[in-house]
Amino acid sequence: MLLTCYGLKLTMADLKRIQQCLSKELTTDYLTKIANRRFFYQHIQQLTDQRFTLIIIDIDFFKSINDEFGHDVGDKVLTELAALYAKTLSQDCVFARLGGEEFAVYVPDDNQQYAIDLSQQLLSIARTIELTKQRNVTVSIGVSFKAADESLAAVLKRADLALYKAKNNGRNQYSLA
Ligand SMILES: Nc1nc2c(ncn2[C@@H]2O[C@H](COP(=O)(O)OP(=O)(O)OP(=O)(O)O)[C@@H](O)[C@H]2O)c(=O)[nH]1
Repeated sequence: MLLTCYGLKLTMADLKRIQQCLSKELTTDYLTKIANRRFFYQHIQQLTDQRFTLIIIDIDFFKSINDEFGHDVGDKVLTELAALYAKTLSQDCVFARLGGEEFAVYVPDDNQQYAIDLSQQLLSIARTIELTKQRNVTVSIGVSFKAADESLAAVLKRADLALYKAKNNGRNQYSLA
């Protein structure tokens, strides 16, 4: 049993629970409750000598969703999309919100066909979210494949470039780098 300076009695088990809660808080996105950027980067930083696939997903024209339908609807789109993706992605993927309207998926291998099929599935899932009868949510996706000897900075940069290409080519599509 420990005695804190506030006279509160805490056991080691209490302290461990508090530590687990704080750690969960630090690595969870406050809005969508999926992993946050910190967790995602901590995870991929441990994998410097491994091959994997990195998928960056960015909601299209999200500013206009906020402007036309309100910030609450924008938040709802983020939580709904995150929940749909979390339900779809396999357990060995790591899925996180990097910030704003940007999400990332780590896939633990570099199989190109699997990444293409998954990207198409992620595009279709976004389109199931209806804003009005005439307008559904769309996303753009950038995919890069990490070679065993490649730096994380390089693979992140290539995924960003691929995303930029998907946006420039008209959005609602994926691009590979
Ligand atoms: N509702 C809501 N909006 C957010 C949140 N975080 C960031 N945003 C908004 O997301 C918008 C992102 O806008 P932009 O970076 O211009 O991107 P975009 O409009 O999606 O344009 P493209 O990516 O080029 O298709 C900004 O208006 C931010 O205010 C959030 O947690 N909730």
